[in-house]
Amino acid sequence: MEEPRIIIALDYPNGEQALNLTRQLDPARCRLKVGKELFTRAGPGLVERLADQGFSIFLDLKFHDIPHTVARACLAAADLGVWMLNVHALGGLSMMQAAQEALAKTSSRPFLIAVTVLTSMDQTALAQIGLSGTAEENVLRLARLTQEAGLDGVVCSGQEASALRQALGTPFLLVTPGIRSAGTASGDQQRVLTPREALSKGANYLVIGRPITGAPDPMAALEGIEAEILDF
Ligand SMILES: O=C(O)c1cc(=O)[nH]c(=O)n1[C@@H]1O[C@H](COP(=O)(O)O)[C@@H](O)[C@H]1O
Repeated sequence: MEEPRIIIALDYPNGEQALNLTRQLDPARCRLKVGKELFTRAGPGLVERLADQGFSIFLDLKFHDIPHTVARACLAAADLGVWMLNVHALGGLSMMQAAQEALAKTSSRPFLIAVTVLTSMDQTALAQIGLSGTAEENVLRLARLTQEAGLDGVVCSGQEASALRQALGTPFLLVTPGIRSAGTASGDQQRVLTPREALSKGANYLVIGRPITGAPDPMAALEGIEAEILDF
């Protein structure tokens, strides 16, 4: 079987709801993302439990702090046995280098990626925080910085994936949230693409939350998305 490219965002308010879904899932078919809401409610115990069940866990806590603090937080995350974790590229080169260097010393080093520009932000939102240029220009600049720091890849929108793949080469991981099949509500996401489009532009992994977790039948929704990308 192909390695699973779908990462389901377990954005649930408690562990029980998350486990209700994961009990129906096969670790060979999908990976899981534990983010701020679930982690704050259910804690590291749930992450360890899911990892012990064989799931690859992307711990999405988007660390953004001084280098020492972020490096220590990354070590704590690695101790949970996660497959991937992330920081904000806006934390800067030294912060990312400190995180990378800390993880390099661990025995089973998780992938470390950086969030470039959140997929909920458009050019107006960037201008409001003083960042000029298009979303793609900002994503590209931050992704280059991420690569310079030695990280494994970035979180970006599928819309920027081809430009990043061209600029940064193949071993660099492109993890894309903001995935919506045709006719699905975007919600707070601004820079969205369909699962097929994101993969065709060079995304390695698709992060998908509400289109699965908010569907009346989450397993049917997952199967629908799997069917959409079957030939990729
Ligand atoms: O780091 C992330 O995973 C992330 C970065 C980003 O730029 N945009 C983004 O949506 N995410 C996460 O990806 C998931 C997307 O969820 P849905 O919009 O429900 O599919 C959420 O858990 C977000 O926290």
